[in-house]
Amino acid sequence: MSRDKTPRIAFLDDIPSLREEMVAILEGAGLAATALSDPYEAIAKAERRELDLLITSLVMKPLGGFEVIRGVRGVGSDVPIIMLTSYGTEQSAIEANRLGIADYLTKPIASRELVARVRRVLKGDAEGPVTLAKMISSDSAMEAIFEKARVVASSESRILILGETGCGKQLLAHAIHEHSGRAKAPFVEVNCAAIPSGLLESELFGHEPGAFTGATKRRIGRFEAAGHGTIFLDEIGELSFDLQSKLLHVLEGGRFTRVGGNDDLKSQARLVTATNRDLHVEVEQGRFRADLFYRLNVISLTLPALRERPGDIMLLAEHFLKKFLPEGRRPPRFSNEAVQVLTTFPWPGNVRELQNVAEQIAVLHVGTEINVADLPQRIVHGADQATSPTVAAPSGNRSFRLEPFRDARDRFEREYLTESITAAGGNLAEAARRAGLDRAQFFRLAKKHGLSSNARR
Ligand SMILES: Nc1ncnc2c1ncn2[C@@H]1O[C@H](COP(=O)(O)OP(=O)(O)OP(=O)(O)O)[C@@H](O)[C@H]1O
Repeated sequence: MSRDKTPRIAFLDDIPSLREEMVAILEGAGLAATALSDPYEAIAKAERRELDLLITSLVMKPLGGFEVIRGVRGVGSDVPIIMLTSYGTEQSAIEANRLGIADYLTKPIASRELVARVRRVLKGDAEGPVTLAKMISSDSAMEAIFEKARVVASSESRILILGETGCGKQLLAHAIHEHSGRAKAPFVEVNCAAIPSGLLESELFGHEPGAFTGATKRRIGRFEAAGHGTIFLDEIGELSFDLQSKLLHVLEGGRFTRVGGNDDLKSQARLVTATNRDLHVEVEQGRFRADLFYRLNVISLTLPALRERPGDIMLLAEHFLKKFLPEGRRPPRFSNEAVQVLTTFPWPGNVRELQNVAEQIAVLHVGTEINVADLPQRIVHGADQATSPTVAAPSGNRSFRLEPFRDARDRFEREYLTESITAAGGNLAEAARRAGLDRAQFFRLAKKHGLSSNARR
């Protein structure tokens, strides 16, 4: 559900007076709800992604509550469902739980309690995904990290975030800042790998005029800019040995000077660092100072790679698809085969890579279903390699899988077109021009591969 839209709630029951009562309670609490009497309509709405929450009774005609849930899940919808019943038994609660419902309520229930439970499910606090600021997950290891992050956010301790590239370290650092008492002060981020080492010292600590050639004016560094906020040093493993010593000095004394200056400045900011390197190995191999490592590693949070939390793959894919879809467009659903590919692919670039794929689909896809052919070929190929045994080549010393020529050509065409259309911002004519192809030929190829420009954002 998008945060800025009114949640679409439907209440399904075969008794008119009950439907009216429920809708009145929800509307009285400022929640818009639709009354439904036809279970097939509820299933169809779920399939068309027209619902953010379905509340269903258990005993109804022509379909009972459990049949409705199975129907909704059967059409591929993961809309949260609340079951409401006056016939609650332990057995039915167990069955409802097994079917993955968000909440199970027994009547009579006070209006206030009902509204609170509905709000909780809509916020995703119940059985659904957990969130930490902008991070979402449905994985229990991630839930534990979010919990720990909330606790340590309010402390003053330094935090080291570990994890592969693209798995959310920056987002986690920002979430910690937002949950800390420093949330109103700046969050300043420095990517230590992106700034040439010769310039990094001045970037971090600032410089005085004349400190080096070209330094004509005083420049405030990132430590000063962070004030009482948080300074996030990403890719800390890339810091030169010289800068490691300088940073250690700041951490030990809490003070620093601008390059070329004498003023002794106090560092007030809280330090959060991150790396995708194994700092233990870096220390062992003499590339990272052990004393600095121990100073940074007061509290560490390790984010699992995306492939280690497969339950997050489709959750995030659908989240990003909705995020990047042009306003007003209904999200297409992933076919079972596409889900299979996405959940098998090892995602070396983690969430960032998945986000890029979802954005590409959101911009270029037309139609209601996303099939395997709509996914980038390298993902399909990568998933295939992850599952299929390799075939030994005749020479016996190499393994390969030979793709039929026609498939390889189609794959190339599709990837080439997708990338060129994306690069041209969805404008087919411009993409054709850049590709040096005749416009009609380009349009024909795009049509053949189901790529269109009307999906522009
Ligand atoms: N759990 C999540 N929920 C929603 N978005 C996420 C989540 N994790 C990561 N992202 C998004 O994925 C992208 C990559 O995340 P981020 O930049 O935080 O990764 P990183 O680990 O810091 O990467 P790097 O190691 O390359 O610096 C960002 O756009 C981020 O917003």
